[in-house]
Amino acid sequence: MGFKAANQQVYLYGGHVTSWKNDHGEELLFVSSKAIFKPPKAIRGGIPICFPQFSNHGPLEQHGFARNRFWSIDTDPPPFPTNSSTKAFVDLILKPSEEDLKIWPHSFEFRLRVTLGPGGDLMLTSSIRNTNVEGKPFTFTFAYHTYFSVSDISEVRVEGLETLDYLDNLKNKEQLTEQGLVWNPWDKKAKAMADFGDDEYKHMLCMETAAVEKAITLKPGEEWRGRQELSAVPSSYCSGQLDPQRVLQSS
Ligand SMILES: O=P(O)(O)OC[C@H]1O[C@H](O)[C@H](O)[C@@H](O)[C@@H]1O
Repeated sequence: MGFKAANQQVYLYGGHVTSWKNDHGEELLFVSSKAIFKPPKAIRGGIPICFPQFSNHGPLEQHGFARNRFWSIDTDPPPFPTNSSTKAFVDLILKPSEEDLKIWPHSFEFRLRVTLGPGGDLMLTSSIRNTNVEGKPFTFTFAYHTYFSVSDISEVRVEGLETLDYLDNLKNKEQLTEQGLVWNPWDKKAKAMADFGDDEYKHMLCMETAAVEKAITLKPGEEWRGRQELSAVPSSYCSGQLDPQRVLQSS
């Protein structure tokens, strides 16, 4: 399924955004040529939604089950606020199946709103509501596992994360500072991955907007929202202009 705003376009598969093109028709997201589009296997690329568990931070399968499910489209979604000029969006809904409830016994409704802004910005808003009727709270971690397409990984620099704390997965989740939470499998791991081309690590970079360090707890009836906004700007714009504290405060 896809939709357009001006010359930009977005494609989705299940609850995955698999393509985001700018107005020159250039693809901004990476999807592996070997990606498998068949649930329950997660798609290697695009923007998988990690829920209700990020990575292996808990007893569930890696990154939770939401990325491996088909979502339904809300054909009558709540409107945007009247002062918003945004019109191009789709709402996808995920509710747990009987099977999901066996592995994670919590009723929820997850609304993923995918929006193309007037300038081609891609916005993903996740609204997760606890719909348990018998008064039970639940706790989750979450991430947008965004795979960006890059022409040459050796020419890429990630700015703005230097002062932040991060948990190093390769050092038993030790908390460290002054690095980016950034994922690329690099050459050896790329060869070991069946759904990833041997040289494709040169053309991707994962930046994950996440709620991991402090898990989110929702009581029945409560809702949590997490938004990721992506804009493509000329490379000359970026250097030194992104202040991580400002980004964190405005989000
Ligand atoms: O292979 P996947 O389950 O899609 O996970 C891909 C990657 O996701 C995260 O970024 C983790 O930090 C990595 O350790 C993991 O390899």
